[in-house]
Amino acid sequence: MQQEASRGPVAVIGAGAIGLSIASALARAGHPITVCGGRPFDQMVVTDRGATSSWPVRHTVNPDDVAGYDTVVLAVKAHQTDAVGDWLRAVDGPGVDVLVAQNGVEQRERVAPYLAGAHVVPTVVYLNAERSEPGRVTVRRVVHGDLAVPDDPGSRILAARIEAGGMHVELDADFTTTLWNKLLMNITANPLTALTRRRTAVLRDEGVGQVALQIMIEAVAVARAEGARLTDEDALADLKALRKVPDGAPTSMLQDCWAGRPLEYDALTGAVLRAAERHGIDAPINRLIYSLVAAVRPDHEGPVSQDSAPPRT
Ligand SMILES: NC(=O)C1=CN([C@@H]2O[C@H](COP(=O)(O)OP(=O)(O)OC[C@H]3O[C@@H](n4cnc5c(N)ncnc54)[C@H](OP(=O)(O)O)[C@@H]3O)[C@@H](O)[C@H]2O)C=CC1
Ligand SMILES: CC(C)(CO)C(=O)C(=O)O
Repeated sequence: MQQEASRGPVAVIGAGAIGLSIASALARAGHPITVCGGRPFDQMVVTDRGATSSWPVRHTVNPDDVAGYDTVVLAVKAHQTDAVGDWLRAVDGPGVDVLVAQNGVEQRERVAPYLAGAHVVPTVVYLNAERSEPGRVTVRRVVHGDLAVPDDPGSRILAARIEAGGMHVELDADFTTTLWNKLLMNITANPLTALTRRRTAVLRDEGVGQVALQIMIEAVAVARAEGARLTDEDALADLKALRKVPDGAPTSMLQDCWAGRPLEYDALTGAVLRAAERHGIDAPINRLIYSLVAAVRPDHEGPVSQDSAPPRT
């Protein structure tokens, strides 16, 4: 079913900020895009590197329509995976690649049980993206590259398709390390922006930066027990990278606070706690962050300060 040169249609389950960012590369490479469920729209409009492009999309509400697709992008929030279970169960079996563009380290365990043998491509997403309305997304380059996937044959084909649309996909021989290194960023930037209701630049504050470092250093011990080759130096490098994120960039979790949506903390901090438990490692700082983020409530009455204001569009 897979042919490297194929420009077959791609199904996107979770056509939000990241789903459409990746879909835009595939559309640019010539793949027709089908949007599976969610709020309907017939054009995706993506602003990337200062240029705005649009492509028509087909929107379907019928899970049977994903049968026959050999490329699927899954980019719902981790806690929304079960809600798209009917779509995942309708995906064909071996020969299909399902790119799982979700933060965290448990993409395979989370998604494979829904699939009938399709190949899961867990993906590290370095992009920052923001959705202003259904179908309309702005992409920013914030840390490292664009995307990273494990270096295996199925992932290579998918990576080549995305690269053909101008988005870089790192083929990674030590993906466990890469997944955990990205998780270090997400267990700091995401909860700390949600708790303070400030964009990623909040990490430049001395005190907040110290908290971030302690969260990450505690998680490095857990990551190492899971086989990731990380040290405290990597935590420091991650903090430096996050401190350079452009001023306007809100984390995905801060965007969920603004929009009044449930927060994706269990796939991030929760994953650290589950792994810590497996290895008998105490992780009190991450436990504390987990409890605090679980208690965060949306901005019912709008942003609390100028700095936390979502962009006006
Ligand atoms: N945004 C970012 O900058 C980054 C995000 N990530 C990760 O990428 C993943 C996706 O995040 P992001 O793109 O921000 O999330 P968004 O909230 O922007 O997008 C999620 C999409 O899923 C759709 N969806 C939710 N439930 C369903 C359903 N039952 N059926 C069909 N569609 C559904 C939503 O549709 P609708 O709106 O219609 O409900 C929405 O389009 C997350 O794991 C996140 O951590 C990683 C790096 C950066
Ligand atoms: C790296 C970062 C913080 C970029 O926005 C991210 O992954 C997220 O927002 O979820």
